[in-house]
Amino acid sequence: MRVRGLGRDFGDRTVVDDLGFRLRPGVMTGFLGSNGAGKTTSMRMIMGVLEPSRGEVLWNGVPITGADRARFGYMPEERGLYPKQRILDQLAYLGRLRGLEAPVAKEQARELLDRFGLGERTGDKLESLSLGNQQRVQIAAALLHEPECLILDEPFSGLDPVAVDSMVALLGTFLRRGVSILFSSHQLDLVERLCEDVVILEEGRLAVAGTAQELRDAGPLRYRIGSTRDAGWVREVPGVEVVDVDGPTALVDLPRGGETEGLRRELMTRGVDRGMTEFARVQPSLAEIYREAVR
Ligand SMILES: Nc1ncnc2c1ncn2[C@@H]1O[C@H](COP(=O)(O)OP(=O)(O)OP(=O)(O)O)[C@@H](O)[C@H]1O
Repeated sequence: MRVRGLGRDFGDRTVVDDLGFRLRPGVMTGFLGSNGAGKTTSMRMIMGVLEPSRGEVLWNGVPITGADRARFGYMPEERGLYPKQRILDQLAYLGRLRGLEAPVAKEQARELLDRFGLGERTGDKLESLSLGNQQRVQIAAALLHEPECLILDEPFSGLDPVAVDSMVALLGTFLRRGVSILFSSHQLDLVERLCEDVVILEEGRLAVAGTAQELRDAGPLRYRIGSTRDAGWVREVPGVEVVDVDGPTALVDLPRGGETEGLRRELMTRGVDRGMTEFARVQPSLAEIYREAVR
């Protein structure tokens, strides 16, 4: 799935502009951005719930159709199941709407509810479940019909760690079948753990997109320096950007390019006299990349 030049205006306000990225088969992509950055609006356009003002969504290289989208699994921000209906009936009905035979739909629904630890609650109304369990049912609704692509709006919010793990295991089975998954989240630790690809939106525009590894590699050349004494001496080396000094340890960034090697040697040479015990490359975490991108 690919989006190209996607944009949406509300009145004279542009909330998504010139958005482009792709989802790879069998890869989980994390969709990040501050509140109001435009993630939900983008997902709605991908799913055809909201008409784009500009741009297009491509599936297998051609503009996506309603029939293609019917084979997507979508968990909308507003969720969408009925609070007063029994969960198994509701899921089985949705499965039928998505083209499954009635017995298959019921079986699929039962199996998913079982996997989410809700096998005993199949006859209960949605509203009688805790919020986290309601969330599990909403997720199950997106997974019923063996989707080819999953678009999930904050699927992990409100889930306890055990529920997150069972959801992750379940999504893993979809990834292994080559399903593309896009999910939005504010939980950077989860995105870091789960996603090979990352898309970061800032005020409706693409700030960063790529594999998590590419993003880390494109970050600053950061080193951690450990000394037996105060590491403040790193400030004396011109051309080195000191990120932090905390007693005997320091974090420094070196510029990329011609000077890198010289500066590294300079730090090492000075460090030997200052009791340096560690000089190690550190890669930025996703949280650091995110903060840089949306600063
Ligand atoms: N129907 C609408 N009419 C007018 N403005 C809208 C509409 N839908 C969304 N917006 C605006 O578009 C902007 C982007 O909203 P969106 O919900 O896509 O952001 P988000 O990244 O999903 O945020 P969050 O992380 O808070 O869920 C917001 O400023 C929002 O107020």
